[in-house]
Amino acid sequence: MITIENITGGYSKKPVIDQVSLEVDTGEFFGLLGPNGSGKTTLFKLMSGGLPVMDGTVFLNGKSVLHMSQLERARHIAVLSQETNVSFDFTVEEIVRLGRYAFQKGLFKTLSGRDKELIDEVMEITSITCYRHQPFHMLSGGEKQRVLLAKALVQEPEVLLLDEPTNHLDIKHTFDLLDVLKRWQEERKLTIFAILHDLNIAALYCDRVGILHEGRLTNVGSVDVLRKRSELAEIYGVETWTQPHPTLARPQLLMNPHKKKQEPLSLLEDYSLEQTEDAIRLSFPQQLRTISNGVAGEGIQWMKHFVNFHVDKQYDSRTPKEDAEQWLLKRGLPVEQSIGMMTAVHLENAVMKEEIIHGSAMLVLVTAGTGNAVDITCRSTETAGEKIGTINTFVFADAHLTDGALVNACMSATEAKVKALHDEMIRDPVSGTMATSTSTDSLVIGVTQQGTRTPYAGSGTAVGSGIGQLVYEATKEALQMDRSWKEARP
Ligand SMILES: Nc1ncnc2c1ncn2[C@@H]1O[C@H](COP(=O)(O)OP(=O)(O)OP(=O)(O)O)[C@@H](O)[C@H]1O
Repeated sequence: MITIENITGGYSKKPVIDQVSLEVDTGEFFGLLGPNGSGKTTLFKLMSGGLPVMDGTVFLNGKSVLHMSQLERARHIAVLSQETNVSFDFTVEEIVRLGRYAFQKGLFKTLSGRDKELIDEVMEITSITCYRHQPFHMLSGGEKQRVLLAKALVQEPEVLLLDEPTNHLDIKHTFDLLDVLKRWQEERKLTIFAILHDLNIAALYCDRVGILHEGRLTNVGSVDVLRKRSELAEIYGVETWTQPHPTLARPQLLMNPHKKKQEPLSLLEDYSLEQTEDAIRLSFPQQLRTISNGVAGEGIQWMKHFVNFHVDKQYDSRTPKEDAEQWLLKRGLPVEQSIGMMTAVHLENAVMKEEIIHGSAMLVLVTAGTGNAVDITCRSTETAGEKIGTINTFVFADAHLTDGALVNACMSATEAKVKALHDEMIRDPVSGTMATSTSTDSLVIGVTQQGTRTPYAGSGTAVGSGIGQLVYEATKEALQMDRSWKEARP
Protein backbone atom coordinates (compact mmCIF):
# COMPACT_ATOMS: atom_id res chain seq x y z
CA MET A 1 0.00 0.00 0.00
CA ILE A 2 1.24 3.52 -0.79
CA THR A 3 0.35 6.17 1.73
CA ILE A 4 0.84 9.81 0.86
CA GLU A 5 0.68 11.87 4.02
CA ASN A 6 0.16 15.63 3.88
CA ILE A 7 2.67 16.07 1.12
CA THR A 8 3.52 19.68 0.27
CA GLY A 9 6.08 20.97 -2.21
CA GLY A 10 6.92 22.80 -5.42
CA TYR A 11 9.63 24.87 -7.03
CA SER A 12 9.74 27.94 -4.83
CA LYS A 13 8.59 29.02 -1.38
CA LYS A 14 5.00 28.97 -2.54
CA PRO A 15 4.09 25.27 -2.82
CA VAL A 16 2.41 23.89 -5.94
CA ILE A 17 1.13 20.86 -4.04
CA ASP A 18 -0.63 21.68 -0.84
CA GLN A 19 -1.13 19.06 1.89
CA VAL A 20 -2.16 16.16 -0.35
CA SER A 21 -3.01 12.88 1.38
CA LEU A 22 -4.04 9.63 -0.27
CA GLU A 23 -3.89 5.87 0.23
CA VAL A 24 -3.54 3.55 -2.75
CA ASP A 25 -4.16 -0.11 -1.92
CA THR A 26 -1.86 -2.92 -2.97
CA GLY A 27 -2.98 -4.11 -6.41
CA GLU A 28 -5.06 -1.00 -7.08
CA PHE A 29 -5.02 1.10 -10.28
CA PHE A 30 -5.33 4.74 -9.23
CA GLY A 31 -5.74 7.47 -11.86
CA LEU A 32 -4.61 11.01 -11.07
CA LEU A 33 -6.58 13.45 -13.20
CA GLY A 34 -6.66 17.23 -13.43
CA PRO A 35 -6.32 20.12 -15.85
CA ASN A 36 -3.01 21.45 -17.19
CA GLY A 37 -0.92 23.11 -14.53
CA SER A 38 -2.93 21.66 -11.62
CA GLY A 39 0.24 20.04 -10.21
CA LYS A 40 0.03 16.39 -11.31
CA THR A 41 3.65 16.10 -12.48
CA THR A 42 4.82 18.03 -9.43
CA LEU A 43 3.02 15.58 -7.12
CA PHE A 44 4.47 12.72 -9.17
CA LYS A 45 7.99 14.13 -8.75
CA LEU A 46 7.47 14.61 -5.00
CA MET A 47 6.33 10.98 -4.69
CA SER A 48 9.12 9.53 -6.78
CA GLY A 49 11.96 11.53 -5.23
CA GLY A 50 12.44 13.78 -8.26
CA LEU A 51 11.72 16.87 -6.17
CA PRO A 52 12.40 17.43 -2.45
CA VAL A 53 9.27 17.69 -0.30
CA MET A 54 8.63 20.74 1.92
CA ASP A 55 6.43 18.75 4.22
CA GLY A 56 4.82 15.33 4.55
CA THR A 57 6.02 11.95 3.40
CA VAL A 58 5.24 8.88 1.27
CA PHE A 59 5.18 5.37 2.72
CA LEU A 60 5.33 2.04 0.93
CA ASN A 61 3.92 -0.63 3.22
CA GLY A 62 4.72 1.58 6.21
CA LYS A 63 8.33 2.37 5.17
CA SER A 64 9.24 5.92 4.13
CA VAL A 65 10.00 5.97 0.40
CA LEU A 66 11.72 9.32 0.62
CA HIS A 67 14.39 7.89 2.92
CA MET A 68 15.17 4.86 0.72
CA SER A 69 18.39 4.77 -1.33
CA GLN A 70 17.92 4.98 -5.11
CA LEU A 71 18.80 1.31 -5.47
CA GLU A 72 16.40 0.21 -2.75
CA ARG A 73 13.63 2.36 -4.23
CA ALA A 74 14.22 0.81 -7.68
CA ARG A 75 13.69 -2.65 -6.18
CA HIS A 76 10.14 -1.69 -5.19
CA ILE A 77 9.03 1.21 -7.37
CA ALA A 78 9.34 1.74 -11.12
CA VAL A 79 8.82 5.19 -12.59
CA LEU A 80 7.80 6.04 -16.14
CA SER A 81 8.07 9.79 -16.39
CA GLN A 82 7.41 12.10 -19.33
CA GLU A 83 11.08 12.62 -20.00
CA THR A 84 12.17 10.19 -22.71
CA ASN A 85 15.68 11.63 -23.02
CA VAL A 86 18.27 8.90 -22.80
CA SER A 87 21.76 10.32 -22.62
CA PHE A 88 23.70 7.53 -24.38
CA ASP A 89 22.96 6.03 -27.71
CA PHE A 90 21.72 2.74 -26.32
CA THR A 91 19.87 0.12 -28.32
CA VAL A 92 16.33 -0.78 -27.31
CA GLU A 93 17.46 -3.98 -25.64
CA GLU A 94 20.18 -2.18 -23.68
CA ILE A 95 17.64 0.28 -22.34
CA VAL A 96 15.27 -2.49 -21.25
CA ARG A 97 18.18 -4.34 -19.59
CA LEU A 98 18.83 -1.26 -17.42
CA GLY A 99 15.57 -2.09 -15.66
CA ARG A 100 17.24 -5.17 -14.09
CA TYR A 101 20.23 -3.17 -12.78
CA ALA A 102 18.98 -2.92 -9.20
CA PHE A 103 18.74 -6.73 -9.00
CA GLN A 104 22.07 -7.68 -10.59
CA LYS A 105 24.64 -9.25 -8.31
CA GLY A 106 28.43 -9.47 -8.31
CA LEU A 107 31.11 -7.04 -9.29
CA PHE A 108 30.35 -7.15 -13.02
CA LYS A 109 26.58 -7.04 -12.65
CA THR A 110 25.75 -9.74 -15.18
CA LEU A 111 22.25 -10.75 -16.18
CA SER A 112 21.00 -14.13 -14.93
CA GLY A 113 19.13 -16.57 -17.18
CA ARG A 114 15.88 -15.56 -15.50
CA ASP A 115 16.65 -11.85 -16.12
CA LYS A 116 17.09 -12.63 -19.82
CA GLU A 117 13.83 -14.60 -19.97
CA LEU A 118 11.98 -11.78 -18.26
CA ILE A 119 13.45 -9.18 -20.64
CA ASP A 120 12.35 -11.28 -23.64
CA GLU A 121 8.86 -11.77 -22.19
CA VAL A 122 8.34 -8.08 -21.44
CA MET A 123 9.71 -6.98 -24.83
CA GLU A 124 7.25 -9.36 -26.44
CA ILE A 125 4.18 -8.12 -24.52
CA THR A 126 5.06 -4.47 -25.13
CA SER A 127 5.56 -5.31 -28.87
CA ILE A 128 9.12 -4.00 -29.10
CA THR A 129 11.02 -7.24 -29.87
CA CYS A 130 11.30 -6.18 -33.52
CA TYR A 131 13.21 -3.01 -32.50
CA ARG A 132 15.55 -4.95 -30.20
CA HIS A 133 18.82 -3.93 -31.90
CA GLN A 134 17.75 -0.47 -33.07
CA PRO A 135 19.18 2.68 -31.49
CA PHE A 136 16.60 4.16 -29.09
CA HIS A 137 16.91 7.65 -30.58
CA MET A 138 15.69 6.35 -33.96
CA LEU A 139 12.29 5.31 -32.61
CA SER A 140 9.04 7.29 -32.77
CA GLY A 141 7.59 8.89 -29.63
CA GLY A 142 5.11 6.05 -29.16
CA GLU A 143 7.74 3.35 -29.69
CA LYS A 144 10.05 5.05 -27.15
CA GLN A 145 7.16 5.12 -24.68
CA ARG A 146 6.71 1.35 -25.02
CA VAL A 147 10.45 0.73 -24.57
CA LEU A 148 10.49 2.78 -21.37
CA LEU A 149 7.44 0.93 -20.11
CA ALA A 150 9.24 -2.37 -20.82
CA LYS A 151 12.24 -1.06 -18.81
CA ALA A 152 9.87 -0.25 -15.92
CA LEU A 153 8.13 -3.64 -16.08
CA VAL A 154 11.36 -5.69 -16.04
CA GLN A 155 12.01 -4.12 -12.66
CA GLU A 156 9.07 -6.32 -11.52
CA PRO A 157 8.03 -3.48 -9.27
CA GLU A 158 5.46 -3.58 -6.48
CA VAL A 159 4.45 -0.07 -7.50
CA LEU A 160 4.43 1.54 -10.92
CA LEU A 161 4.29 5.34 -11.15
CA LEU A 162 3.29 6.53 -14.63
CA ASP A 163 3.14 10.11 -15.90
CA GLU A 164 0.80 10.15 -18.93
CA PRO A 165 1.88 6.71 -20.17
CA THR A 166 -0.26 6.87 -23.31
CA ASN A 167 0.33 10.44 -24.46
CA HIS A 168 2.26 9.43 -27.61
CA LEU A 169 0.27 6.32 -28.42
CA ASP A 170 -2.36 5.65 -31.06
CA ILE A 171 -5.64 4.01 -30.03
CA LYS A 172 -4.46 0.43 -30.56
CA HIS A 173 -1.21 0.90 -28.65
CA THR A 174 -3.01 2.84 -25.90
CA PHE A 175 -5.35 -0.10 -25.31
CA ASP A 176 -2.57 -2.68 -25.74
CA LEU A 177 -0.39 -0.90 -23.16
CA LEU A 178 -3.19 -0.45 -20.65
CA ASP A 179 -4.30 -4.06 -21.14
CA VAL A 180 -0.75 -5.19 -20.32
CA LEU A 181 -0.77 -3.02 -17.19
CA LYS A 182 -4.19 -4.31 -16.17
CA ARG A 183 -3.01 -7.89 -16.59
CA TRP A 184 0.08 -7.27 -14.46
CA GLN A 185 -2.09 -5.49 -11.91
CA GLU A 186 -4.42 -8.47 -11.65
CA GLU A 187 -1.90 -11.30 -11.96
CA ARG A 188 0.98 -9.79 -9.95
CA LYS A 189 -0.89 -7.48 -7.58
CA LEU A 190 0.95 -4.55 -9.15
CA THR A 191 -0.07 -1.20 -7.65
CA ILE A 192 -0.43 1.46 -10.34
CA PHE A 193 -0.50 5.21 -9.85
CA ALA A 194 -0.96 6.90 -13.23
CA ILE A 195 -1.42 10.47 -14.37
CA LEU A 196 -4.02 10.35 -17.13
CA HIS A 197 -5.48 13.12 -19.26
CA ASP A 198 -8.11 11.13 -21.10
CA LEU A 199 -11.07 10.86 -18.74
CA ASN A 200 -12.69 8.10 -20.81
CA ILE A 201 -9.55 5.96 -20.68
CA ALA A 202 -9.38 6.59 -16.92
CA ALA A 203 -13.03 5.55 -16.58
CA LEU A 204 -12.29 2.26 -18.40
CA TYR A 205 -9.13 1.22 -16.57
CA CYS A 206 -8.93 2.81 -13.10
CA ASP A 207 -10.30 1.31 -9.91
CA ARG A 208 -10.35 4.78 -8.35
CA VAL A 209 -9.53 8.27 -9.51
CA GLY A 210 -8.86 11.65 -7.94
CA ILE A 211 -8.85 15.08 -9.56
CA LEU A 212 -6.07 17.51 -8.72
CA HIS A 213 -7.30 21.08 -8.78
CA GLU A 214 -4.99 23.99 -7.99
CA GLY A 215 -2.64 21.74 -6.01
CA ARG A 216 -5.36 20.06 -3.92
CA LEU A 217 -6.72 16.57 -4.39
CA THR A 218 -10.50 16.50 -4.88
CA ASN A 219 -13.19 14.02 -5.90
CA VAL A 220 -11.32 10.88 -4.84
CA GLY A 221 -13.50 7.84 -5.43
CA SER A 222 -14.74 5.28 -7.93
CA VAL A 223 -14.81 6.28 -11.60
CA ASP A 224 -18.41 7.35 -11.03
CA VAL A 225 -17.02 10.70 -9.80
CA LEU A 226 -16.74 11.42 -13.55
CA ARG A 227 -20.53 11.62 -13.64
CA LYS A 228 -20.39 14.85 -11.60
CA ARG A 229 -21.05 17.24 -14.45
CA SER A 230 -21.05 20.44 -12.42
CA GLU A 231 -17.74 19.59 -10.68
CA LEU A 232 -16.09 18.76 -14.01
CA ALA A 233 -17.44 21.98 -15.52
CA GLU A 234 -15.95 23.95 -12.62
CA ILE A 235 -12.56 22.21 -12.67
CA TYR A 236 -12.05 21.80 -16.43
CA GLY A 237 -14.35 24.56 -17.71
CA VAL A 238 -15.97 22.13 -20.15
CA GLU A 239 -19.56 20.96 -20.39
CA THR A 240 -19.77 17.16 -20.28
CA TRP A 241 -22.44 14.48 -20.61
CA THR A 242 -22.14 10.98 -19.22
CA GLN A 243 -23.15 7.93 -21.21
CA PRO A 244 -22.95 4.32 -20.06
CA HIS A 245 -20.46 2.14 -21.89
CA PRO A 246 -22.50 -0.39 -23.93
CA THR A 247 -20.88 -3.49 -22.42
CA LEU A 248 -19.04 -2.36 -19.25
CA ALA A 249 -20.50 -0.80 -16.11
CA ARG A 250 -18.32 2.29 -16.59
CA PRO A 251 -19.24 5.85 -17.52
CA GLN A 252 -18.01 7.49 -20.70
CA LEU A 253 -18.00 11.23 -21.22
CA LEU A 254 -19.16 13.26 -24.16
CA MET A 255 -18.02 16.87 -24.51
CA ASN A 256 -20.05 19.74 -25.83
CA PRO A 257 -18.16 21.96 -28.29
CA HIS A 258 -19.04 25.63 -28.31
CA LYS A 259 -20.46 25.33 -31.78
CA LYS A 260 -22.48 27.64 -33.95
CA LYS A 261 -26.23 27.39 -33.46
CA GLN A 262 -28.07 25.29 -36.08
CA GLU A 263 -30.88 26.71 -38.20
CA PRO A 264 -34.14 26.03 -36.34
CA LEU A 265 -36.13 23.13 -37.79
CA SER A 266 -39.81 23.59 -38.51
CA LEU A 267 -41.03 20.03 -37.97
CA LEU A 268 -44.25 20.30 -39.98
CA GLU A 269 -42.85 22.35 -42.87
CA ASP A 270 -39.34 21.02 -43.40
CA TYR A 271 -39.95 17.30 -43.98
CA SER A 272 -40.22 15.51 -47.31
CA LEU A 273 -42.44 12.51 -47.92
CA GLU A 274 -42.23 9.88 -50.65
CA GLN A 275 -44.74 7.07 -50.89
CA THR A 276 -44.68 4.12 -53.29
CA GLU A 277 -46.06 0.59 -53.08
CA ASP A 278 -42.71 -0.56 -51.70
CA ALA A 279 -41.93 2.06 -49.09
CA ILE A 280 -42.93 5.23 -47.30
CA ARG A 281 -40.01 7.53 -46.63
CA LEU A 282 -40.05 10.59 -44.40
CA SER A 283 -36.89 12.71 -44.35
CA PHE A 284 -35.86 15.83 -42.43
CA PRO A 285 -33.11 18.27 -43.39
CA GLN A 286 -31.47 17.76 -39.98
CA GLN A 287 -31.01 14.72 -37.80
CA LEU A 288 -33.54 14.13 -35.03
CA ARG A 289 -32.69 12.53 -31.70
CA THR A 290 -34.34 9.11 -31.87
CA ILE A 291 -35.16 6.09 -29.79
CA SER A 292 -36.32 3.07 -31.72
CA ASN A 293 -36.55 -0.70 -32.01
CA GLY A 294 -36.64 -0.50 -35.83
CA VAL A 295 -34.83 -3.36 -37.60
CA ALA A 296 -32.33 -0.81 -38.90
CA GLY A 297 -31.20 2.13 -36.75
CA GLU A 298 -32.27 0.77 -33.37
CA GLY A 299 -31.29 2.28 -30.03
CA ILE A 300 -30.75 5.94 -29.20
CA GLN A 301 -29.36 7.74 -32.23
CA TRP A 302 -29.48 10.86 -34.39
CA MET A 303 -31.39 10.07 -37.61
CA LYS A 304 -32.61 11.92 -40.70
CA HIS A 305 -34.51 9.33 -42.79
CA PHE A 306 -37.38 7.14 -41.63
CA VAL A 307 -38.56 4.35 -43.91
CA ASN A 308 -41.38 1.81 -43.63
CA PHE A 309 -40.73 -0.98 -46.16
CA HIS A 310 -43.47 -3.19 -47.52
CA VAL A 311 -42.56 -6.89 -47.50
CA ASP A 312 -44.36 -9.81 -48.99
CA LYS A 313 -46.42 -12.14 -46.74
CA GLN A 314 -43.90 -14.86 -47.54
CA TYR A 315 -40.90 -12.68 -46.64
CA ASP A 316 -38.13 -14.84 -45.19
CA SER A 317 -37.24 -12.86 -42.09
CA ARG A 318 -33.98 -14.50 -41.10
CA THR A 319 -31.80 -11.43 -41.77
CA PRO A 320 -34.15 -8.43 -41.37
CA LYS A 321 -31.45 -5.92 -40.34
CA GLU A 322 -29.20 -6.75 -43.29
CA ASP A 323 -32.19 -6.69 -45.69
CA ALA A 324 -33.42 -3.32 -44.40
CA GLU A 325 -29.89 -1.88 -44.67
CA GLN A 326 -29.59 -3.13 -48.27
CA TRP A 327 -32.93 -1.56 -49.18
CA LEU A 328 -31.86 1.75 -47.60
CA LEU A 329 -28.60 1.69 -49.58
CA LYS A 330 -30.46 0.88 -52.81
CA ARG A 331 -32.48 4.07 -52.28
CA GLY A 332 -29.29 6.03 -51.71
CA LEU A 333 -30.02 6.54 -48.00
CA PRO A 334 -27.08 6.40 -45.55
CA VAL A 335 -27.57 3.49 -43.14
CA GLU A 336 -25.98 5.50 -40.28
CA GLN A 337 -28.69 8.16 -40.58
CA SER A 338 -31.75 6.02 -41.31
CA ILE A 339 -34.33 4.01 -39.44
CA GLY A 340 -35.92 1.15 -41.34
CA MET A 341 -39.01 -0.85 -40.37
CA MET A 342 -40.88 -3.56 -42.24
CA THR A 343 -44.51 -4.38 -42.63
CA ALA A 344 -46.61 -6.72 -44.75
CA VAL A 345 -49.47 -4.22 -44.44
CA HIS A 346 -50.30 -2.50 -47.73
CA LEU A 347 -48.90 0.97 -47.56
CA GLU A 348 -51.94 2.72 -48.98
CA ASN A 349 -53.48 1.94 -45.58
CA ALA A 350 -50.89 4.07 -43.78
CA VAL A 351 -52.27 6.94 -41.71
CA MET A 352 -50.39 10.16 -41.18
CA LYS A 353 -51.48 12.89 -38.78
CA GLU A 354 -49.88 16.22 -38.01
CA GLU A 355 -50.96 18.85 -35.56
CA ILE A 356 -49.73 21.44 -33.10
CA ILE A 357 -50.89 20.15 -29.73
CA HIS A 358 -50.35 22.18 -26.52
CA GLY A 359 -47.86 24.32 -28.47
CA SER A 360 -45.75 21.36 -29.75
CA ALA A 361 -45.71 20.37 -33.41
CA MET A 362 -46.36 16.62 -33.77
CA LEU A 363 -46.30 14.25 -36.72
CA VAL A 364 -47.36 10.60 -36.50
CA LEU A 365 -47.34 7.86 -39.14
CA VAL A 366 -48.87 4.44 -38.46
CA THR A 367 -49.32 1.24 -40.44
CA ALA A 368 -51.40 -1.37 -38.65
CA GLY A 369 -52.07 -5.03 -39.31
CA THR A 370 -53.47 -7.36 -36.66
CA GLY A 371 -52.86 -10.91 -37.94
CA ASN A 372 -50.30 -11.38 -35.17
CA ALA A 373 -52.29 -9.62 -32.47
CA VAL A 374 -51.21 -10.71 -29.01
CA ASP A 375 -52.45 -10.26 -25.45
CA ILE A 376 -49.14 -9.87 -23.62
CA THR A 377 -50.75 -10.87 -20.31
CA CYS A 378 -51.48 -14.40 -21.60
CA ARG A 379 -48.73 -16.83 -20.76
CA SER A 380 -48.70 -18.69 -24.06
CA THR A 381 -45.95 -17.68 -26.49
CA GLU A 382 -47.87 -19.37 -29.30
CA THR A 383 -48.93 -16.93 -32.03
CA ALA A 384 -51.47 -17.26 -34.78
CA GLY A 385 -48.57 -17.89 -37.13
CA GLU A 386 -49.77 -15.36 -39.68
CA LYS A 387 -47.02 -12.92 -40.60
CA ILE A 388 -49.01 -10.08 -42.04
CA GLY A 389 -49.88 -8.23 -38.86
CA THR A 390 -47.63 -5.65 -37.33
CA ILE A 391 -48.07 -2.10 -36.09
CA ASN A 392 -45.30 0.30 -37.04
CA THR A 393 -45.48 3.70 -35.37
CA PHE A 394 -43.38 6.76 -36.28
CA VAL A 395 -43.71 9.69 -33.87
CA PHE A 396 -42.01 13.05 -34.44
CA ALA A 397 -42.26 15.94 -32.01
CA ASP A 398 -40.78 19.41 -31.77
CA ALA A 399 -39.44 18.89 -28.26
CA HIS A 400 -36.18 18.71 -26.33
CA LEU A 401 -36.20 15.47 -24.33
CA THR A 402 -33.73 13.81 -21.97
CA ASP A 403 -33.10 10.08 -22.50
CA GLY A 404 -35.51 9.39 -19.63
CA ALA A 405 -38.16 11.51 -21.37
CA LEU A 406 -37.61 9.51 -24.58
CA VAL A 407 -38.54 6.40 -22.58
CA ASN A 408 -41.59 8.30 -21.27
CA ALA A 409 -42.51 9.13 -24.86
CA CYS A 410 -42.30 5.42 -25.82
CA MET A 411 -44.64 4.65 -22.92
CA SER A 412 -47.07 7.39 -23.99
CA ALA A 413 -47.14 6.08 -27.57
CA THR A 414 -47.58 2.48 -26.38
CA GLU A 415 -50.38 3.33 -23.95
CA ALA A 416 -52.21 5.12 -26.78
CA LYS A 417 -51.73 2.16 -29.15
CA VAL A 418 -53.11 -0.28 -26.55
CA LYS A 419 -56.17 1.95 -26.07
CA ALA A 420 -56.74 2.04 -29.84
CA LEU A 421 -56.49 -1.78 -30.04
CA HIS A 422 -58.94 -2.04 -27.16
CA ASP A 423 -61.42 0.41 -28.64
CA GLU A 424 -61.26 -1.39 -31.99
CA MET A 425 -61.95 -4.69 -30.17
CA ILE A 426 -58.83 -6.36 -31.55
CA ARG A 427 -58.41 -9.78 -29.97
CA ASP A 428 -55.53 -12.22 -29.60
CA PRO A 429 -56.64 -15.02 -31.96
CA VAL A 430 -55.05 -17.69 -29.71
CA SER A 431 -56.41 -16.66 -26.30
CA GLY A 432 -59.50 -14.83 -27.52
CA THR A 433 -58.73 -12.02 -25.04
CA MET A 434 -58.19 -8.34 -25.88
CA ALA A 435 -54.89 -7.76 -27.70
CA THR A 436 -52.28 -5.32 -26.38
CA SER A 437 -50.00 -5.32 -29.45
CA THR A 438 -48.88 -7.50 -32.30
CA SER A 439 -45.87 -9.73 -31.83
CA THR A 440 -43.56 -7.60 -33.98
CA ASP A 441 -44.50 -3.96 -33.38
CA SER A 442 -41.91 -1.27 -34.04
CA LEU A 443 -41.74 2.27 -32.77
CA VAL A 444 -39.58 5.31 -33.29
CA ILE A 445 -39.75 8.55 -31.37
CA GLY A 446 -37.85 11.36 -33.11
CA VAL A 447 -37.48 14.78 -31.51
CA THR A 448 -35.92 18.02 -32.72
CA GLN A 449 -34.12 18.75 -29.40
CA GLN A 450 -35.19 22.38 -29.75
CA GLY A 451 -36.62 24.54 -26.96
CA THR A 452 -36.49 23.92 -23.24
CA ARG A 453 -35.10 20.55 -22.22
CA THR A 454 -37.64 18.46 -20.35
CA PRO A 455 -37.08 15.28 -18.34
CA TYR A 456 -40.71 14.10 -18.74
CA ALA A 457 -42.90 13.12 -21.67
CA GLY A 458 -45.47 10.95 -19.91
CA SER A 459 -49.24 11.29 -19.87
CA GLY A 460 -49.10 14.20 -17.41
CA THR A 461 -47.08 16.42 -19.78
CA ALA A 462 -47.99 18.45 -22.85
CA VAL A 463 -45.62 16.44 -25.09
CA GLY A 464 -46.75 13.07 -23.68
CA SER A 465 -50.43 13.82 -23.96
CA GLY A 466 -49.94 15.22 -27.49
CA ILE A 467 -48.15 12.02 -28.52
CA GLY A 468 -50.90 9.96 -26.88
CA GLN A 469 -53.70 11.77 -28.70
CA LEU A 470 -52.16 11.61 -32.17
CA VAL A 471 -50.93 8.01 -31.85
CA TYR A 472 -54.37 6.96 -30.63
CA GLU A 473 -56.17 8.65 -33.52
CA ALA A 474 -53.71 7.42 -36.16
CA THR A 475 -53.64 3.82 -34.85
CA LYS A 476 -57.43 3.63 -34.55
CA GLU A 477 -57.84 4.88 -38.11
CA ALA A 478 -55.13 2.54 -39.42
CA LEU A 479 -56.81 -0.44 -37.69
CA GLN A 480 -60.16 0.53 -39.26
CA MET A 481 -58.55 0.83 -42.70
CA ASP A 482 -56.89 -2.56 -42.30
CA ARG A 483 -60.24 -4.09 -41.32
CA SER A 484 -62.05 -2.51 -44.29
CA TRP A 485 -59.25 -3.59 -46.63
CA LYS A 486 -59.51 -7.21 -45.41
CA GLU A 487 -63.32 -7.16 -45.59
CA ALA A 488 -63.12 -5.93 -49.18
CA ARG A 489 -60.75 -8.85 -50.02
CA PRO A 490 -62.08 -11.85 -48.10
N1 LIG B 1 10.51 23.32 -13.14
C1 LIG B 1 9.58 24.18 -12.76
N2 LIG B 1 9.91 25.35 -12.18
C2 LIG B 1 8.98 26.22 -11.76
N3 LIG B 1 7.64 26.02 -11.88
C3 LIG B 1 7.25 24.87 -12.44
C4 LIG B 1 8.19 23.90 -12.91
N4 LIG B 1 7.49 22.85 -13.40
C5 LIG B 1 6.17 23.17 -13.29
N5 LIG B 1 6.03 24.37 -12.70
C6 LIG B 1 4.77 25.03 -12.37
O1 LIG B 1 4.05 24.22 -11.44
C7 LIG B 1 2.66 24.22 -11.74
C8 LIG B 1 2.19 22.78 -11.88
O2 LIG B 1 2.88 22.20 -12.96
P1 LIG B 1 2.77 20.64 -13.25
O3 LIG B 1 3.72 20.32 -14.34
O4 LIG B 1 2.89 19.89 -11.98
O5 LIG B 1 1.25 20.54 -13.76
P2 LIG B 1 0.50 19.33 -14.45
O6 LIG B 1 -0.79 19.17 -13.74
O7 LIG B 1 1.37 18.14 -14.51
O8 LIG B 1 0.24 19.94 -15.89
P3 LIG B 1 0.12 19.25 -17.33
O9 LIG B 1 -1.21 18.60 -17.35
O10 LIG B 1 0.15 20.43 -18.24
O11 LIG B 1 1.25 18.30 -17.54
C9 LIG B 1 2.49 25.02 -13.01
O12 LIG B 1 2.01 26.29 -12.65
C10 LIG B 1 3.88 25.11 -13.60
O13 LIG B 1 4.09 26.34 -14.26
